Amino acid sequence: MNDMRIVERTVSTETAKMTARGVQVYYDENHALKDVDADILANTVTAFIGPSGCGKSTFLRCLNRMNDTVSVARVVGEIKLDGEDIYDKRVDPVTLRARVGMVFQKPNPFPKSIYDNVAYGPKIHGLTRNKAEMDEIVETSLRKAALWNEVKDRLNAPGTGLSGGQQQRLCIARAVATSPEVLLMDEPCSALDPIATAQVEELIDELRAHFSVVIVTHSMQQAARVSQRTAFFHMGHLVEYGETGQIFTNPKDPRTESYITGRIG
Ligand SMILES: Nc1ncnc2c1ncn2[C@@H]1O[C@H](COP(=O)(O)OP(=O)(O)OP(=O)(O)O)[C@@H](O)[C@H]1O
Repeated sequence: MNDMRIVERTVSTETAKMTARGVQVYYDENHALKDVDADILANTVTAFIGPSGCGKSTFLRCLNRMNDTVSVARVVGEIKLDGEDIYDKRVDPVTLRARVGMVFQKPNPFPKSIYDNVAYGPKIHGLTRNKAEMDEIVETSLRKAALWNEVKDRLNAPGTGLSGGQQQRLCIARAVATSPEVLLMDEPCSALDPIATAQVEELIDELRAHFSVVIVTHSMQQAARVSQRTAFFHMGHLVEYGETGQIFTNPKDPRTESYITGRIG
């Protein structure tokens, strides 16, 4: 009898877009992030969850060097984008932030027209040669942010005149306009009503076809709805990181279980 077995190999289709190794963050004496290792996968929505002050936003801001703007912050460890160290002295943080874009908690459109809000990034990064190319980027970005139909007849109106949900989608269009490879979102729905939140959540799912999305959220329901991977932070530690379904239904660490069942946080 032939007892030779065919060993099936699981071929991983998961590509790490960003890798973080041994990341520590100090704000003066406060050791806010402790030895974090994590991979951010390509074309995946990753949610960062955990109680207030656990370091979610701090880690998010490490991924595009936004902590550089905080004078007391010190980042140690290694973070790579496509294998390249983003903290290398030769990396220009402004160029990096076009590749790793960011959307903030409160919609913050510039006091400019809808068109100019979206055109701003491509203009400063010299991504277009003429008006026709810029028009194209503005339209495509507004379409990707599911805002085009609502604003196409008033592109010269001020961005600040839009509703809160529209302003947040305008900020997403602004970030999308530089063709980012990763989009970081820090509680992007916390200032939005349930309808605008649902629109942004739907959008997040569509955006992952184009790039990786990392979202900090206080809502476990939101993390479960939008993400494929979830990272649970607690007191500066990345306690558990895995498939969203596993984290919510079968957490391995008791701290994760306590958080998702509402016992801590
Ligand atoms: N700009 C800053 N300057 C000094 N300390 C900071 C700064 N930002 C965050 N911290 C500190 O770092 C720790 C982690 O904060 P962080 O904002 O990353 O947590 P978080 O999990 O995102 O919290 P939240 O859910 O409340 O936004 C906290 O102790 C906080 O006080």
